[in-house]
Amino acid sequence: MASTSASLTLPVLPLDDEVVLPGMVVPLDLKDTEVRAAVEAARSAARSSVDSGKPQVLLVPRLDGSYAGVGTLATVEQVGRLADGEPAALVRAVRRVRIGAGTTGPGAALWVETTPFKESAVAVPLTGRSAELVKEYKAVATEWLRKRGAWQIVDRVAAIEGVGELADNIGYAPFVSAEQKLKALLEADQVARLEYALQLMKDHLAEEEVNDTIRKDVEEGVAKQQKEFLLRRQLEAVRKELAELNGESASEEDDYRARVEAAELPEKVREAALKEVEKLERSSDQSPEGSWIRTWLDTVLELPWNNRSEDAYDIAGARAVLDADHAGLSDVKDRIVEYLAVRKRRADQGLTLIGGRRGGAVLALVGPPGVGKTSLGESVARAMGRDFVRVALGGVRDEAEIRGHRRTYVGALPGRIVRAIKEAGSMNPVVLLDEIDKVGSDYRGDPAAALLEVLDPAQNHTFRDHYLEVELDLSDVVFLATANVLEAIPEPLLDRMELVRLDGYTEDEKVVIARDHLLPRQLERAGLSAETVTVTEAALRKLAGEYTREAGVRTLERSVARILRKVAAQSELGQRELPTTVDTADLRGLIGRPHHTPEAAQEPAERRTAVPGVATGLAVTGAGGDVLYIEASLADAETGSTGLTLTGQLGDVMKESAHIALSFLRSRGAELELPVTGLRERGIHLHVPAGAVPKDGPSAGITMTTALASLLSGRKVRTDVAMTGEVSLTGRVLPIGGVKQKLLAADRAGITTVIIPKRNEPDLDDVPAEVLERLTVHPLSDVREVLALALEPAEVLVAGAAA
Ligand SMILES: Nc1ncnc2c1ncn2[C@@H]1O[C@H](COP(=O)(O)OP(=O)(O)OP(=O)(O)O)[C@@H](O)[C@H]1O
Repeated sequence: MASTSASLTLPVLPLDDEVVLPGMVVPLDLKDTEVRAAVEAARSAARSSVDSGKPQVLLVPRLDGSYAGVGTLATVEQVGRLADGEPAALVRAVRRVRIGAGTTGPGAALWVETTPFKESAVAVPLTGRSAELVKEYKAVATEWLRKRGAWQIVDRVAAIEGVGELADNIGYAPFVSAEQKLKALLEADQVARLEYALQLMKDHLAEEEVNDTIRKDVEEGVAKQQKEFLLRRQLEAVRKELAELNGESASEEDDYRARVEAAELPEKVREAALKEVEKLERSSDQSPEGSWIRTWLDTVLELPWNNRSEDAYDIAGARAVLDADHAGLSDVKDRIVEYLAVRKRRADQGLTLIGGRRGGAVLALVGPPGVGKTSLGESVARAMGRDFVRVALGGVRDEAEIRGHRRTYVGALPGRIVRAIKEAGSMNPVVLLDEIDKVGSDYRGDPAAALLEVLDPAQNHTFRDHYLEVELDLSDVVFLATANVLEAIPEPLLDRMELVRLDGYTEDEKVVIARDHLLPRQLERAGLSAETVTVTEAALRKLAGEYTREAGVRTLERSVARILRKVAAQSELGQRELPTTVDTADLRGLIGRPHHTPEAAQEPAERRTAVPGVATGLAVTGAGGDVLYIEASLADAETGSTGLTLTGQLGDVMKESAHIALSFLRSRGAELELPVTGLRERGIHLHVPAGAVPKDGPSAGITMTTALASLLSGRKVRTDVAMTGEVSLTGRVLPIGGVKQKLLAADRAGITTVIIPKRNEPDLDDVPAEVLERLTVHPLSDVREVLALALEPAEVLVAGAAA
């Protein structure tokens, strides 16, 4: 009955959804009736058997209720109780058997006949493929067992030698399903079975690996988040503590979300700001991005989004303010008042835009330094009841200065316009664009183009600063501009401006300004008062006329300040008793000798035009009108040079004037009884002193002609005469600009006779009457008349001068 080769009759022990492969030792639950019946039947059969072998059962897998055709013959090793007292039997699966027909036997069990299961070979030789498989399976199985810490089992698996036995070992693997085990049970070819087992093992390991990495990733991610959270909390605590140590409440400052929510920002700006706050909260505290965002948020929060000054002025009141701040300048004030009146009317009618493209939305004050352009701007703000800011544009070459840097730049800042609004503290201040004629442009872009956008009423209600990136409404800002030189203002900007000229002051005007404005201000600064110190009008006049020579009053103001400082020092040192009076005679003792003596007041030998070949011209420079001397000389005949040499940094137009003057004298000199032969044979040198200052323009034409004629004729030019005018080849005197400034300059220099082009006669209306009273003005149209008037009579010819 116990033969291995012959057929056997065995009690069936059905295994529900379980497969036991040969070689496995498994415990079975004896409370299960089928199990108990089979075990008891086997035991009673064994007892009655002659060869006292162990009781044998047939383990038959029953998957989904149906029996497999192959089972395992198992020996019952032990029957007893488990640690928890449950009855159990330990069985050892021995080999595969094929199940045959049912039969009868002892006990309640079902008995079947079995036949041997044909394995491909009883022992597969370990060569080639099978040896490799064995090696690989053992390696893979070891790896898996090691990972689970099952070290004892590792050795056991290593000791298995047979191919089939090794394959059956897969039966222990918890990850192998009953179906897969059944497949292994049914496989007759041992090599194929081992291949199958290896495959199952490998698939599982691969799956585990993927699961591992996923788990690890998840675990790591969670750990990092937790760590960051904890660190942040700690950092916050440290910061708070530090702040408390320093006695500040820094945490509130840092709570940008709360600050943005509390600030009254326009909707769009609030959205943009909250977006940045979110970014900030996500970024780490030390990251550079975090600090950029904070700076940006600070800028946005500091802008006076909802702050506007009410325009509660009336025009008469505005005029009163302008009058109180500045003496004279009545036509300038008229223009400003007109501008304000128009602005007010339009605002009252709900029209926000002032002027059109050519209407001049911007008032530009043009004139030499120190005539009060900046302070007029301040007065306009005061008159309108608005805040005032000055934006210095001198030397600005970078477009980003106006419009800001993009935020990606290190150290990016908003542009000057945004900074000005911030500084002003309201959204509708008076912004003075100072020195708009000094903006340059180079590879960094064109600041003038950015200014255009700022000044253009059609565009400036949505001004976009590169840094700020949110729109700013500049349409209610009052822009004023100042410039020294009209010609230097970029053309497109000029197009949008309404020009107001300030040409400089006469001596009388300066005295009034000094008396009513400069003196009181400087007295206060020096800690003195009108009661203690009196400066006489005569002293002020001398200061204006002999100590300063300027179109404006800046140096005059400085001189007054110097005098008052000296007086204050003297009184402190006990050298002067207060109250005191400063008169003309005191000036020399206080601030030294005068720097400018009028030409007319100088000794004849000191005068510049004391020799033939020097003529007095009039010019307009960035500093106002000025007197300039043109000198001519003839080169020695022997040097052989016959050309015209020009020095004194003359511009192209001025050089052409010199050539025209020379050509005129060459062709017409004979008519004027000039010895023109000298002109042909000898080189001529024309120089305009103050050689370092660049000069240009055609208005020195008649002066050059006069200097040359004087040189040739040997007749000196009259000391009291100055002139201005362009000359043509035929000797006509053509009109020029800047008559008022030039006449004021001539007056300052002590000149009494001035020659101007006939066609400039209407300009005399602008010249203050008191100046015209002192000057004799000759409007002439022909250069021959000029020469007749300017050159001294021939009798005073200096011997040999014309040689
Ligand atoms: N008409 C005036 N009445 C009273 N004060 C005046 C007058 N003109 C100028 N001032 C004073 O002269 C000083 C210089 O004027 P301000 O600085 O405005 O000159 P500016 O024309 O702007 O010069 P710059 O072109 O150099 O900027 C100021 O203190 C100003 O108050």
